[in-house]
Amino acid sequence: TQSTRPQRLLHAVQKNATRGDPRSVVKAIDNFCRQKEWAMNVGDEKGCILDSVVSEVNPVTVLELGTYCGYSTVRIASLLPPRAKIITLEFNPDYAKIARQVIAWAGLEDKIQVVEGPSGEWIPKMKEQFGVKTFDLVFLDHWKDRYLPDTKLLEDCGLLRKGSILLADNVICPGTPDYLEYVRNSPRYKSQYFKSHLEYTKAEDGLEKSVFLG
Ligand SMILES: O=C(NC/C=C/[C@H]1O[C@@H](n2cnc(C(F)(F)F)c2)[C@H](O)[C@@H]1O)c1cc([N+](=O)[O-])cc(O)c1O
Ligand SMILES: [Mg+2]
Repeated sequence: TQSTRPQRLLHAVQKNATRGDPRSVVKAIDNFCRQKEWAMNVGDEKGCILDSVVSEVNPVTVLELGTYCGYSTVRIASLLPPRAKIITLEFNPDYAKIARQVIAWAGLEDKIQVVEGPSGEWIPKMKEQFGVKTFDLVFLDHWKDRYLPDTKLLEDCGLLRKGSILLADNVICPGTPDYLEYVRNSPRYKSQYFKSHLEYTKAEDGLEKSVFLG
């Protein structure tokens, strides 16, 4: 039976990356997506912006919405301090299965918890299920029409504190207009756009970094 693109991406990691070396996993995926098949990872150009924000925030608790194959999960986790943890939500069980193997190849299982299911269900359970108080950093990279409702849900569930950082992928391409309008006009956020390019292409895209003001 025909393999899927995430399966071929995983095989490229297992073939070309060194076990336990997260940076080689990131490099193997970027090479696969440049040379073989495009895939919707944040990519190396926007990935450098992600790295700089993670390093600046130095988060202890991270939430990622949209694991896909685990590229940004590995990228973020490789920069976290020792006791820090990332919870990453993935709706599609097939993608979650691939992501767990990519994360294992990188040797980052201890820092990452992949949770399967819809954000609408899991966000309200974060405190009771995972002992989370608030998130220091949230990386939004899931369905673009869910960025705004899930941000409001995070606010309503008390999962953001003064200074929590939201970092959103694809605010230009494919675009998240309602989310962008909200974080740029709400008095509860201080927002900043980092101009870049859509992964592995010359099209414009960028990340929006928004600080929750409480
Ligand atoms: O559509 C894009 N991304 C959608 C990404 C969607 C991914 O997020 C998961 N998810 C859904 N809900 C949840 C949660 F968290 F709620 F549980 C997690 C989906 O199963 C999928 O793996 C995209 C598209 C392009 N592009 O160029 O078309 C470029 C990109 O960088 C993109 O991210
Ligand atoms: Mg994306």
